[in-house]
Amino acid sequence: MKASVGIIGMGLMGRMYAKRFSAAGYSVNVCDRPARYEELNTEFADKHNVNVLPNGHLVSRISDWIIYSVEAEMIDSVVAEYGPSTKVGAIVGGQTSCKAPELAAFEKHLPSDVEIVTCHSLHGPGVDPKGQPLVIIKHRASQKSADTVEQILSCLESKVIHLTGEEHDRITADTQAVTHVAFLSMGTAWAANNQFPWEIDRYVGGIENAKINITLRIYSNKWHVYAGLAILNPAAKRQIRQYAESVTELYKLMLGGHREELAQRIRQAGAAVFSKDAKSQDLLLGDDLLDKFSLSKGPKEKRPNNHLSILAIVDCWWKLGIVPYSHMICSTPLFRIWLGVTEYLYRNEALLSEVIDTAINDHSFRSDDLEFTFAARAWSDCVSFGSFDAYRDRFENIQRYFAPRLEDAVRMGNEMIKTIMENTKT
Ligand SMILES: NC(=O)C1=CN([C@@H]2O[C@H](COP(=O)(O)OP(=O)(O)OC[C@H]3O[C@@H](n4cnc5c(N)ncnc54)[C@H](OP(=O)(O)O)[C@@H]3O)[C@@H](O)[C@H]2O)C=CC1
Ligand SMILES: O=C(O)C(=O)Cc1ccc(O)cc1
Repeated sequence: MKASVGIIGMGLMGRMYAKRFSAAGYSVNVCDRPARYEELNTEFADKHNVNVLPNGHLVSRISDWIIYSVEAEMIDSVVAEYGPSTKVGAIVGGQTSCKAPELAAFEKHLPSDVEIVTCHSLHGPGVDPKGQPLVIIKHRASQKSADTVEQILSCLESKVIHLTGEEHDRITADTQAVTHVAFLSMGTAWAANNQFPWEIDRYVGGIENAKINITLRIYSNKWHVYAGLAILNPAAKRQIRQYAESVTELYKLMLGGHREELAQRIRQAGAAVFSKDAKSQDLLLGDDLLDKFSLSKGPKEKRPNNHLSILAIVDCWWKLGIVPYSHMICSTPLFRIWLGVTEYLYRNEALLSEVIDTAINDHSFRSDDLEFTFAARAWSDCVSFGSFDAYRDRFENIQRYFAPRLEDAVRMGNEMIKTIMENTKT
């Protein structure tokens, strides 16, 4: 008989899993908060195999593998409440993006006869899971139980990676938390300067389209997803702080007109990260491929940019000794695009020289870069202080600013991601 799956938290990811598992013939027991029982029951009334229950106790006592798919910030309290009701001998896992607090909650609150096999789909709920990375962590379980979980998850057709919780968090601090801070900071800077970048002449061309579409894609999502994976990840604070320091130091070199020092630092970082030995993944995403994904209405002429945000990520990887290619196993679509445009810039000597010239001679990006520098440091402080309220406040303010264009941007971003996935080996 097929194992039954329990899902606690029927938000975007929980629903995506419930639909896929039930379509694959598993019986799925689900719940959200008790107040949503009636609504959820009506919504899934005609879905065979999906059994809506009023709360997590009832899901836990009858399911063979229970997945907690709730906000990362709440994992401890939700597991504390429902964990003790877990069926004897069942397996428990979660979908939260950061595993340290999730595994700590399982160890603290689950009875000792319960096994722990957890997972993380490295993509958002709107992306087809087929071929996307899926991390499986066998934390406290027999091989037979780990195989059961892997068998259930195989209906997603994702690319399975086996890691420990600690390995997962260290890699995703880079592929997710630092990547997001770069884009969160771009959005913060544009909002602070009261501009929509697709409406002005400075942000024209494929790389700019990628920056704009990814930034708006992030701001179209729920704040807690980004807050949780940055604030709760033990490895993220240091990496994000380094990104903010790299931004600040490079910007000061630009302001001071220190061409030689700037060029030397950029090239040294580039040589370390994109060394001849570094195995390129054929990601290379240049202006040509990305040109058509613009939110702008009219044709505009491309202008050189100093790409401070991109220079800073390479500087950050160099300072931390990170080889981004080795993180491809935990790459999200956003990370692959980010690495793709970065690689494109650093493997194109003419473009890199243009970037250095622009950084020293062209002052038209100075006020955007000033705001970007403030923003990177402010996001870093916010993550370091561990303040969910401050994070939410900052995030939702900017989300409101971009609200009128988020729908268009998500549509454009989906098309962009689809084209890129078809054009790059992943
Ligand atoms: N969205 C994404 O792109 C991805 C998210 N993740 C992770 O997956 C998890 C879920 O994310 P996502 O689905 O996007 O978030 P959602 O906010 O859409 O879903 C979380 C759901 O859990 C509910 N919930 C909270 N407390 C309880 C409880 N005590 N009992 C039952 N349900 C509860 C929430 O209710 P309420 O809203 O009222 O709090 C909400 O409906 C998060 O940890 C996230 O970090 C992982 C991969 C991708
Ligand atoms: O691709 C990204 O970085 C996203 O923004 C979507 C996302 C968010 C959280 C996850 O744990 C996994 C994927």
